[in-house]
Amino acid sequence: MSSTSVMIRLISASVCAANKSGAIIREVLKTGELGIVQKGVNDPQTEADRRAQRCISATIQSRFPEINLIGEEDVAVESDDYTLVKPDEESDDVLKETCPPDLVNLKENDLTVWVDPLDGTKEFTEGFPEHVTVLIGISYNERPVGGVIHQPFYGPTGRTVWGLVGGAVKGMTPVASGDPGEKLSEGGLRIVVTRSHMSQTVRDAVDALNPKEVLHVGGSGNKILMVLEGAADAYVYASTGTKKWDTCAAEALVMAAGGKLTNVHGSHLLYNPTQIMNSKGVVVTMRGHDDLIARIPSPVKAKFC
Ligand SMILES: Nc1ncnc2c1ncn2[C@@H]1O[C@H](COP(=O)(O)O)[C@@H](O)[C@H]1OP(=O)(O)O
Ligand SMILES: [Mg+2]
Ligand SMILES: [Mg+2]
Ligand SMILES: [Mg+2]
Repeated sequence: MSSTSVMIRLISASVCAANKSGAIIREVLKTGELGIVQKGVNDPQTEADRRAQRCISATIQSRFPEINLIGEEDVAVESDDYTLVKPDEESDDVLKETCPPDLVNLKENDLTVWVDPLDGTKEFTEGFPEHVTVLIGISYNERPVGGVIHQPFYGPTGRTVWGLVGGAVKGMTPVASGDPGEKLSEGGLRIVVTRSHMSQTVRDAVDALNPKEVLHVGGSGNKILMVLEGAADAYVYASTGTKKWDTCAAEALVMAAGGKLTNVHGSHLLYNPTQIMNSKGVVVTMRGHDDLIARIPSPVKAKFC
């Protein structure tokens, strides 16, 4: 048995699977045969979502058979999917890292892995591939402990960002975090918000913050990375619609970098396999979180009780 912790081996496998998924997603876009099916209103799935899900499920379930994996796409893994990532392939960058002490002894069957094989599908089908991310989040006791985010269309070969709660974020440099109790500048905020799932309630929450700039971009992973990197001050989504696989990986990275992700009431999300919806919205900041939550109007909050 390897002496390397389960968490480090799991992140290594997830990095390999996310990178391979990125290659699959780029290939599907290149062929132009997206194979779009509608799962619901404004909720498409493509061949890239299906193939990337099979790749990630096969890689993680073969190496960690006792892990509870919850993926967005309901697709059956086929025998060829097990060779997409070679069984002995690892990420040397991950394996050389030290596991944070609190996570060293976590066991396979303590963990839940939340997989969004392609986040930002709508944008993928509408000519905004740079909004797409591959999301693999890990939770323990219903809270995020690690995450991997791959951006298939970042630069010529894509970018992979990963981290463990209690450790550093790797693959990008997060903006400096500040006190959640800090007061935010009035009229100076850059808010990132949905491009394809706008509603009056989402708008009401954003308008109440009197933002300097409102950036409409696709994908939950993409928007949270923008906050993590300092391209926006907050992601504010006063709506249902996102699910636990949309937030788990990114929340782990935000936590590792000292930021905060909550619902519109300022409460933590619980990564409980029986409650996959983020039914009270999502708010992400790297500083001034409490002030931002306080500025969301009560009638907006009342819609998510
Ligand atoms: N109403 C919805 N139905 C299905 N998925 C949604 C909905 N709203 C948001 N999502 C998921 O959350 C992500 C972020 O939403 P938005 O881009 O609107 O901010 C979407 O890319 C989509 O993930 P996915 O593309 O993985 O299905
Ligand atoms: Mg989807
Ligand atoms: Mg998603
Ligand atoms: Mg998805």
